[in-house]
Amino acid sequence: MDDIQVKVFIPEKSKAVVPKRDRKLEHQQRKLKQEQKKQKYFDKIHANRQTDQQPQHQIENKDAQQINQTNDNKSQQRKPRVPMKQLVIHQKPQSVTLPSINVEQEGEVFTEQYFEDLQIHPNVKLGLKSSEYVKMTKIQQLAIPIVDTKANTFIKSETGSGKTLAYMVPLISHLMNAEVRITREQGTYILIVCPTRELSLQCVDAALKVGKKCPNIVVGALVGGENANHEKARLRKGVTIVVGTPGRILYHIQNTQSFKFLNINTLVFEECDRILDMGFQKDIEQLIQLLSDKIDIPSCQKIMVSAHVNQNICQIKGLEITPKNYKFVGFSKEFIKGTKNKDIQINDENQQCDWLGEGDPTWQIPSTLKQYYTLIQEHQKLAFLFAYIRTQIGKKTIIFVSTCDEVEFYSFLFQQVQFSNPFKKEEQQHVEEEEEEKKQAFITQEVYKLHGNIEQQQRSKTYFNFKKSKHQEGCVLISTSVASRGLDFPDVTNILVFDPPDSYDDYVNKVGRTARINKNGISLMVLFENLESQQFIEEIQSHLAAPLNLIESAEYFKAFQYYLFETKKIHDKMPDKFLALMIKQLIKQDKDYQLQSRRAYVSFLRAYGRLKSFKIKTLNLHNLSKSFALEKAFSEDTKDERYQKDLKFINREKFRQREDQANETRWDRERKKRRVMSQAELSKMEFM
Ligand SMILES: Nc1ncnc2c1ncn2[C@@H]1O[C@H](COP(=O)(O)OP(=O)(O)OP(=O)(O)O)[C@@H](O)[C@H]1O
Repeated sequence: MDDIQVKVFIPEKSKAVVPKRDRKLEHQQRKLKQEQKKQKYFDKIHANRQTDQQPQHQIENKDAQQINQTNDNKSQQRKPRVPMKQLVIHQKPQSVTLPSINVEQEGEVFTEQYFEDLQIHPNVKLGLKSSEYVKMTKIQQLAIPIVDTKANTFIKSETGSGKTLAYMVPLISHLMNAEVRITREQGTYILIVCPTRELSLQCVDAALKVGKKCPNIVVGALVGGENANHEKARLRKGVTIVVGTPGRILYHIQNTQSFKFLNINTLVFEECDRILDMGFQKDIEQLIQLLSDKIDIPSCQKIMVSAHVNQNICQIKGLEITPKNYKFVGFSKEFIKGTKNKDIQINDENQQCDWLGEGDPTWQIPSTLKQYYTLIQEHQKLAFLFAYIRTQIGKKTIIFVSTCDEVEFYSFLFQQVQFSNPFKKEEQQHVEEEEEEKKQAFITQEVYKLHGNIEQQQRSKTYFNFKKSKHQEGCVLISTSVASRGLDFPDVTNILVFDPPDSYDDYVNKVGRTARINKNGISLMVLFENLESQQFIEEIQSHLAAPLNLIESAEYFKAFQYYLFETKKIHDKMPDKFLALMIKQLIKQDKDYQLQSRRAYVSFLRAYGRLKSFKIKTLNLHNLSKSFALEKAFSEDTKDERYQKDLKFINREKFRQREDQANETRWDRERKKRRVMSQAELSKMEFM
C-alpha cells in the first residue's frame, strides 16, 4: 500500500480565455490616458510657475495661454481648451442663386381687343365675362373671325396661347344664333376629338365656361375608363357638344343606338398630331367612315388644333387636308424673331405657304419661358432629383419621366424618404436629436403622380387636385408624357424634363406646360454628360428662337449643401453622395423597395433604348444602377439567386405584356374588347 502513488494532475498553466476585444472601450481608455497625461503636464507647469494662490480653473486657463504662446509665436492669447472635434472649423457653404422668375411679369400674348367688341351672341359674351375672359389673345383675335365663317381651319400657335377658346367661342355663338333654337333633344352638333382623357375633360371645362349662360347647350365627355352606361344615359337625353377620346366615341357610334349624331356639323381635332402619334389613325378613319354613312362630311366644318403639325396629318383619309381645303391661322417664324411685321399667315386658295413644312417651328415656345439644361454623371441622377426638389419649395413643379415604373418609384421615394444623416450612425451621444431629425419628411411638398396605368377615376382626381392645389410648401406632379399634351395647369412655374425627351416635339410639349397665357416659367432638361447630349442640345437649339442655357448641376448640389449647413448644421463636401446614401439606406430596408427600384431601372433602360438620339451603349450602367439606389452594381447583382428570379418575373411577364401593348395599336385593343362583349350585354347596356 505504501507504494501506491497518487498521481495528481496539476495543470502547468491553464490557458487563459482571451476576452473579446472591445475596441471602443480601448479607444476611450486611450483617450482618457492622453487627457490625464496632458493634465499632468499642465499641472507640472503650473507648479513650476508657483501660482498656487490662484483658483484651479484660472490656473488651467493661464497655463493654457502660456503653452499657446510658446507654440504660436507667443503672440496670441490661448483660448480655453475645447475638444479636438470642435476645433475643426468648416468653411460655411455659400448660398447659391438659381434661375428664378418674376411670376407677375407679363408677356405679349394678349391683344388690346376685347371679347365684348366681337359680333357674337350676347349670352356667350356674358359667359366669357363671368369666367373672367376679357381681352383676347393673339391667336383668338385672328382665329375667331375665320372659324366664324365656317371655313375648315388649322389653328396653330404656341403652347398655352388660348387655342381652345379660339374655336369654342365662335362655335358656341353659332349654335346660339341658330334660327331654330337648339335643344339637347336634337342631339349632337359639335364633336371634339382629343388624344387623352384629361384633355377631353379640360375641353369640357372650357366649353362650360364659354357656355355658362347658354342653358340649352349641353356639354358631355366620352372617355375611356369611365362607366359607359352613364355615358349612354347622357347621350340618350342628348348632348349638344360631345368631347371624347377616339376609341370611346367610336364605341358609342357603333353601340349606342340612342346617340343622335345626325346633326353633327362641326368636327374638331384637338392636338391633331398627337392623335396620330398615339396610333389613333385607324380609329379616326373608321369614325369618319361611319359618320359619312349618315352625314355629309365634306360640308362639315373641320377644325384642326395643335402647337405643331407635320405632313403626316395629311395621311388621315376622309379629312382631305390640303392647303386648298383649309384656312391656316398660326404664328410665323418671322413674327417671333421680330424680323418682319407679318405676324400671321392666313392662306387662301391662291396663296402658298409652308404651313405643314419644317420651316416654322420656332413659334412653338412661349417667349415668357426661360429654358435651361444641365449635364450630370450617371451616378448622380437620383441625387440630382432630390437636390433639385429641395429648391422647389413653395413652387408648383411638374417632373417628366419616361415610364410608369419610374413615376411609381420616384413618387414612392418622395413620400417615404425622411431626412437622416447617413454618416452619423456611430455617434450615439445625440441619439435623441437624431430621432427627432428622422421624423422629418425630406420632401415637404404635396406629391402627385400621373401615368397611363393609373385608373381613370384616380387620374381625373389627380388632375383636378394638382390643378387647384395651393399648398404652402408647393406641390410636385411626377408624370409620363400623358400630361405633356394640351393639359393646362395655370400656376405651374417649373418643369423638370428629367429623362431625355424623344424628340424636339416631345421637348416642346413638356416644357410648354409652364409659361402659359402670359405667365413666366422655367424649364430644366437633364441629360447625361456625353457627346450624344451635346448633339441633342445643338439640335434643339437650332429650332429655338430663345437661348437654351446651361446651368451646372453642381449649383443644385451646392444649394443642397447650403441647406444642410443652414438647417441641419451638417457640412458635407459631397452632397450628391450624402443624398445617394440616404436614399440607399431606405431602399436597403425592404425587398419590395428593391424590386421597385429595379423595375424603374429596367424600364428606364428600355425607354432609353428606344430614343432616336441616344444609345444605351454609351451609358455607364454600373454607375446608372447606383442612381436607382440598387444595392450592388447590376452586373454583380445578377449572380444573386433572388435577383435572377425577380428579373425573370419582370422580363417575362410584365415587360413582355407591355411590349405587346406598345406594338398593338389602340384600335386592336378596342376591337378585342368589343369582341369579348356579348350581344346580350350590349343590348342590356343600351336600354339601362
Ligand atoms: N382670353 C383669355 N384670357 C384669359 N385667359 C385665357 C384666355 N384664353 C385662354 N385663357 C386661359 O389660358 C389657358 C391656356 O389655354 P389653352 O389650354 O386653350 O391653350 P393652348 O394654346 O390650347 O395650349 P396647348 O397648346 O398647351 O394645348 C387656359 O387656362 C385658359 O383658360
